[in-house]
Amino acid sequence: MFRQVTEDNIIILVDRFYARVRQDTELGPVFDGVIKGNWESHLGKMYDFWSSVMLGTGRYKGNPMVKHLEIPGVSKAHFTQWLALFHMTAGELFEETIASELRVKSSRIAESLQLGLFYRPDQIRARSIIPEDVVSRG
Ligand code: HEM
Repeated sequence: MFRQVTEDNIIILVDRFYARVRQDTELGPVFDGVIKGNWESHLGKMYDFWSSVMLGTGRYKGNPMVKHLEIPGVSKAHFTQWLALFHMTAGELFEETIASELRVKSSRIAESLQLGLFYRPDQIRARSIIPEDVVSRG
């Protein structure tokens, strides 16, 4: 059980998490479809990403929103499953304070990615979450 976040521990977390993703019947094919043979390069980016998020190293340079917009067939259910596996892996490896920080941060990032990917103002109106008299239907 790790009591601190280090570059080495991030590598162990990312490796264990993506081993699960690759075996997952829903997530695996989506990732393999995009990443094909380039898992090493993907894992390298993810070490940088989590190093930036957890240690503030700023080593990750990229645009996750754009990358995820380009993934064919990615759904909300994929994000739910992604988070379940990530939270489980974080809980196995890190003491509770750090595991909880990882859960909170990954959930926030997932939320903002999903807003960018799936937010449809017309569907919200159709489901009447916003009262009719507040929104003029065009
Ligand atoms: C909180 C949830 C997630 C986080 C934090 C996350 C983070 C990232 C990051 C940082 C990258 C690297 C982007 C780059 O190349 O600069 C990436 C790539 C990728 N992610 Fe995610 N991701 C999440 C959820 C998902 C889900 C649910 C899927 C699909 C089921 C997914 C599939 C992919 C794929 C296929 C790539 C490679 C994109 C490419 O190389 O073109 N991700 N992700």
